[in-house]
Amino acid sequence: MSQRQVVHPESALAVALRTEQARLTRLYDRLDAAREQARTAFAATLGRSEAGGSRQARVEREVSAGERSRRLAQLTAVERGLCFGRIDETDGETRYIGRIGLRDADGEILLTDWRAPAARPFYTATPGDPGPLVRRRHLHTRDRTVVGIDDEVFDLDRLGEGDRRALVGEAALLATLRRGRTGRMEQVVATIQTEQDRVIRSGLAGALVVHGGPGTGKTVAALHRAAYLLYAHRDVLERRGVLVIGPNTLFSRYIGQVLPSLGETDVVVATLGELYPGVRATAADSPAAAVVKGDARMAGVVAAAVRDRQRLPDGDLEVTIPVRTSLRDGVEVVVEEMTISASHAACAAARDRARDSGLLHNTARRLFTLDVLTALALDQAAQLDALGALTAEEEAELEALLAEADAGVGADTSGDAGGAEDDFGGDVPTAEEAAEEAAVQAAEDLRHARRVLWTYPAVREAVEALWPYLTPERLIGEFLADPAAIASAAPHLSPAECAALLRPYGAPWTPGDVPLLDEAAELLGVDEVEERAARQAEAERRRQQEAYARGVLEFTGLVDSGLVETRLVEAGMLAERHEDPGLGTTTAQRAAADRTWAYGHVIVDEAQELSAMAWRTVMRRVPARSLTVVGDLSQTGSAAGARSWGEMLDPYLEGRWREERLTVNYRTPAQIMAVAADVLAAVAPGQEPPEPVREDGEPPRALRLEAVGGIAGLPALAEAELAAVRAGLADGGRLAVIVPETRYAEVSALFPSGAEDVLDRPVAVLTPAAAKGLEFDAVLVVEPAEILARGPAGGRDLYVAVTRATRRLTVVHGGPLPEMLSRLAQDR
Ligand SMILES: Nc1ncnc2c1ncn2[C@@H]1O[C@H](COP(=O)(O)OP(=O)(O)OP(=O)(O)O)[C@@H](O)[C@H]1O
Repeated sequence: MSQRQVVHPESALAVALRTEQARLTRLYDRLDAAREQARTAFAATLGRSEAGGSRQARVEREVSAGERSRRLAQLTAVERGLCFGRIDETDGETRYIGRIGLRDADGEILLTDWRAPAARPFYTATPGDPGPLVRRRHLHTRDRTVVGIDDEVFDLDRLGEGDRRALVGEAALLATLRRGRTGRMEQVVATIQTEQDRVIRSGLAGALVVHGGPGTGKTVAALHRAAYLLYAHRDVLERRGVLVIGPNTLFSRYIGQVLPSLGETDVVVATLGELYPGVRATAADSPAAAVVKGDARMAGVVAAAVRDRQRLPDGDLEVTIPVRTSLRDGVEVVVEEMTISASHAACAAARDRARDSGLLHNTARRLFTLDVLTALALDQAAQLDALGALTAEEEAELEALLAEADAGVGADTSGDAGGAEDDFGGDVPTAEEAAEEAAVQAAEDLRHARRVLWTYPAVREAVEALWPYLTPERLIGEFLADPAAIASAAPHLSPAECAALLRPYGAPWTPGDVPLLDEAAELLGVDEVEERAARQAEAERRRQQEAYARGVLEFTGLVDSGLVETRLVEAGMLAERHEDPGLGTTTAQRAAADRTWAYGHVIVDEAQELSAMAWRTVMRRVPARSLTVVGDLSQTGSAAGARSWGEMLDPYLEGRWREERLTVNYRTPAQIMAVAADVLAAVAPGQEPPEPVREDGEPPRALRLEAVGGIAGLPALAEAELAAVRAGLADGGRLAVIVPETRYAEVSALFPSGAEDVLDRPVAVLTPAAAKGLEFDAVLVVEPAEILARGPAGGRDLYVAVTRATRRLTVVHGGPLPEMLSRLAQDR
């Protein structure tokens, strides 16, 4: 393939560099001008941002401030590698390809966005099928300077027919791959390969499953696809947003830089543990708990847990309420009480009516409460009537007195609009009118009685105990802490499975809890009144905080500085947003805060890790079923994860999903991949490992633990490995020590841990699960036999561990080296 590279004579290269530098300078000038414009516009928005004003004005201000700050962020993020390519077409057209599109003052296109259809040949042209291209040029830049050029001239006559597995821009690709790792995903937009391009530009509608082995660029393709879809379908996706789900927070940070650098700032990146707003899953489940919580049967268990909270009293419901109170020394004391009751049958009827209403638990609760209060109020009235009942003579006397009074001044002073025209005219109401009036009065009395009853804590507690207002957090938190509740709601689970679910109330949430919370939220619904009260309390708290902050700033005199003023305006906007979530925050912000948000597209990376319950949660976020599912079944580490795509997806997609496969490994050099292939053959016979494109790197090796001084010797070994790998790199250079979960605490304690993010450290100690999706220049895999000991998932963990290195792989073992790693021993 080297004949495709054109070696420029010195002078020709110099000329080409000069030409491209002139173009690049022009592009950066244009970028600077665009930034300046955006900055001025943003400052102008802030200038007129006095907090307050009409809602309409606030919405407009928010929207334009949001748009302008986004534009500014986008223009800032594309600084590095703004332009990376050029194509020359057969019709004489020349285009420069870059992270965003730019035009000059006259509207002429200076730079074509990499996502535009016109840029596509840059990614798809191969020697066998160059399309409209005569030449593709990769521009290598450092800061704002062109430092190198790679040209491919598509001259079919010079290429043999066999040269089919063509890499796109091979020289540029290999140069990118050979760079040291920085802990952030490398910028690969310049060297996207044809099979990846197919994934990236696949249509928006429907579900696309992308599978491929480790290092095949699945994450790369998924992220570029997010950016591409937002570009190509902005109309739909700007409103509904795109959600990218990754396996862990490390991974989210790892990819966090990529989308802004591709010109996108409006994507929600979350782990499954973050999909439920307001909850952060910070703990991990045991494998046994993960399996049970991830089982699709848990949907039924959560439904049963909700029904179990709709209870009946053992016999009749009895509540003691005050009848008479008196003030003594300024304190109200109860001087007389009575016990009222609602019969068991009345409670059962109330429960049936509420359940049959089709309303969700928290809204059906109103019906139930009303019916039970009615029963209590009727009982109270009956008891009071009985207390005040008149003897026959007293009744006759009273009647006579009333008749006399009616004949005199007129009895009806109720002012009922539906009654006789002259209320004071002394007309005696007809029997029907009297009955109607009595009914109206009775209903009013009942309402009043219920209202009064509801003010008694004892009544509230009694009714609440039967049908409580439940947040998902309360339901699931209490459920998982209560063996009796688990046994009742999950009779079909084995005792061991029930035991795996159990944990203390208030224990931190796990990713496996999130689908349960989500399920519960679907069944519980929200009671607007309760929600509004909570929101108002929060808004009040913020107002007080802001007033306090303002007071402090004024007191210290800092408020005169423009910076502080800007901050205050922003603080004011933030407070307003909290009070009025409809204000113009970005789509991503609104979507991330709203559990019921329907995204326009969802991308799931490392999708093999999702349990059946997790898929239910994901599918709720994307009712249109427009999604990209990216993963590798041979890396499934979660015991609750996927064994086949059909098993997970068919319940929602009924087989209607299309597939793309990525086959080339860009990360792991061939020698390391040969070891990984042995592991794969042992743990997943019949599965094909991807084909490595890199031939460089050191032979992988195995070392005995004693030879390096035991576990305590790992830091020195890591230091030496890091030094070795850095010797061959211009910059960067990072190492991971991948240890079995059981060794994590022991090993990580040996390594200094500063305040910085684990990804910013030169050496990261990780479990295989945490290493998923990441890559390092050098990797130490510690005690592979212990990793394997986790059962079938252990084998896949080991496969993940040995495929993280881009240069050096060293396996350190105390016990015998597992058979599947025997190639390492031979290579030594
Ligand atoms: N077209 C490309 N040009 C340059 N580098 C690439 C390209 N495709 C992939 N890479 C690089 O290869 C490495 C692996 O890519 P990525 O992490 O996307 O793989 P993956 O399939 O998600 O792997 P895994 O399954 O192990 O998580 C990354 O360093 C990535 O930058």
